[in-house]
Amino acid sequence: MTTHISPADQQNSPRPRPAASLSIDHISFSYPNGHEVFRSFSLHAKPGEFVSLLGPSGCGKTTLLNLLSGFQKPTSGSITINSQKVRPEMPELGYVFQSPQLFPWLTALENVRFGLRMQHSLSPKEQIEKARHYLSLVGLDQSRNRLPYQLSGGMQQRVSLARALALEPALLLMDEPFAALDAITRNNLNEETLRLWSELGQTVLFITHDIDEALFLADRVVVLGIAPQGIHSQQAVDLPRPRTNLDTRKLPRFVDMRTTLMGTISEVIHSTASAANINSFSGSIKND
Ligand SMILES: Nc1ncnc2c1ncn2[C@@H]1O[C@H](COP(=O)(O)OP(=O)(O)OP(=O)(O)O)[C@@H](O)[C@H]1O
Repeated sequence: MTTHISPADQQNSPRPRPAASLSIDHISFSYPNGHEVFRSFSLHAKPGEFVSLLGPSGCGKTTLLNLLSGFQKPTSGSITINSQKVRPEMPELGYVFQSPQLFPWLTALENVRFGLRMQHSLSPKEQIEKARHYLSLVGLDQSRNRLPYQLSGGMQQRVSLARALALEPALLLMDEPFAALDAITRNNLNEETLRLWSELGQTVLFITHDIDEALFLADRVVVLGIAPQGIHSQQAVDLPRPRTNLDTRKLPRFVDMRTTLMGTISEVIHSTASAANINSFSGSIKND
């Protein structure tokens, strides 16, 4: 998909807040029933870094997001964003989830505007301008008056991305945002995500089960082991940018790293000898 941003749009373009550094330092966390998910787990992301998190079902990805959003508290250790302790509804944090979670009775524009209205810092005119700006960035200004049911799944996810971006987060948490979409739409949205990231420059933590997606997007892929192991291994992704589906995915370096990661994931899965976990990764493992 090609997105056109008019010069006027660029001129009026609101400056997003600077990217955040993320520090997760030696956190431990168990659920009240005693199930231990993290034991002295640490992860850091530099401002503007794109980090993909890969891990088998049950390794604690959702728990980690709940800890990052401040809705769960680690029993020890600390999580800071730009050296500030995380807390619920921190303005630095933005979220995109697997399901777009749009209000069905609001148009695309009003869905994007919703969070801006809740902030109470902009006039209605400014809210609409900003919402339209971010809808343009995701290529949907023409569809701004449509209700969610009038949009395809991919378009709904674009609205959800625009809604998160409109709040100008310094750290964007993306939880399998394209997992429910078909492969073509998903690949397009992977490219879109990179284009937006290169323009806006937030720090991104992207959770996925898909090895190709993780590699295509990230500066670094972090593989989580079975809880409470935490990080099993990491792979720096030294592929050139800008990346495109057509060019990047066929690079010998991409194919090499993909093979290495598949081996790593296979190791993680077999270390638990759990057949159920095998199904939690994308087909690429099983097919190769
Ligand atoms: N409220 C809870 N009480 C007890 N255990 C829980 C609770 N929520 C999650 N768990 C357990 O904690 C572990 C981590 O769960 P979590 O949902 O974070 O994993 P995940 O990596 O996101 O998995 P998936 O990829 O399947 O979504 C799992 O073993 C899960 O069963």
